[in-house]
Amino acid sequence: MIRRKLIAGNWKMNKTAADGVALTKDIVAEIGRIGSVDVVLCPPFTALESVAKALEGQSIKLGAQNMNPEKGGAFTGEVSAEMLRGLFVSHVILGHSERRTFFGDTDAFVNKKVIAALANQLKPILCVGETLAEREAGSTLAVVQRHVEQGLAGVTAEQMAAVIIAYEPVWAIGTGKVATTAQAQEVHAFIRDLLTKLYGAPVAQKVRILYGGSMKPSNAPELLAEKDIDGGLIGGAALEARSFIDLVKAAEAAH
Ligand SMILES: O=C[C@H](O)COP(=O)(O)O
Repeated sequence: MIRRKLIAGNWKMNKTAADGVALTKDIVAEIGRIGSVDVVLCPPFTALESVAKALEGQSIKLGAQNMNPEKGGAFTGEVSAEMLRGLFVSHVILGHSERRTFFGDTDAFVNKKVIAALANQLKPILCVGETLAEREAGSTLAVVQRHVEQGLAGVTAEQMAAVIIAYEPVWAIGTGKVATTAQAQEVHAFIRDLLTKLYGAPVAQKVRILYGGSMKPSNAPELLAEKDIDGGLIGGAALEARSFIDLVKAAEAAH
């Protein structure tokens, strides 16, 4: 099964709207209409509208980094799926480890967000992954299994066509410590097996599983050559046009 590679840039809490537009223009100039790889830019909420304008007419898609599952109401500081749709957002990162660690996102809350995103035609990028302590305790696969099963509770086989999973070992995020290709592939294969058990092989074979954690142009070709690694969720290397473009090109070469 040939899955289209996907490279998503998670800008985290970086870039003003103006900085985001400048970065987007540089990216668009080189890979705006790239055909063989899916590319998603995920700026902070405050830059979504400006970046959406800079992406007009291009094949690059726009993603948000979080959302609230409620329709609307008294939830100060939160943003709904409908609000994101209104800004031409097509993807949303959910359950990122930084949200789980710093903002208390639980599996149950992440699940509500996944369900709400799908109900609003947003494609969730569900993040899963173990901390260093969990890896050292030998519970990597159990943690990943819990994140996947609980994050996807109630999601139907049909809806899985819109779901993307990102495996991000927490110890590799922003640390420069990349998982070895064998470590990453082992978990990716485990996730695909789990999806096969949950939804059957035809569905599981189509789901893109991205790797995230210090992915750079230098280590991307090796990671992207692995059978179950279908792209990357990029943090640091997505903040600069050259490295992000080179990552997209690495995915194109691995296609
Ligand atoms: O969402 C992106 C990941 O957290 C990876 O971040 P990083 O590439 O800076 O390690």
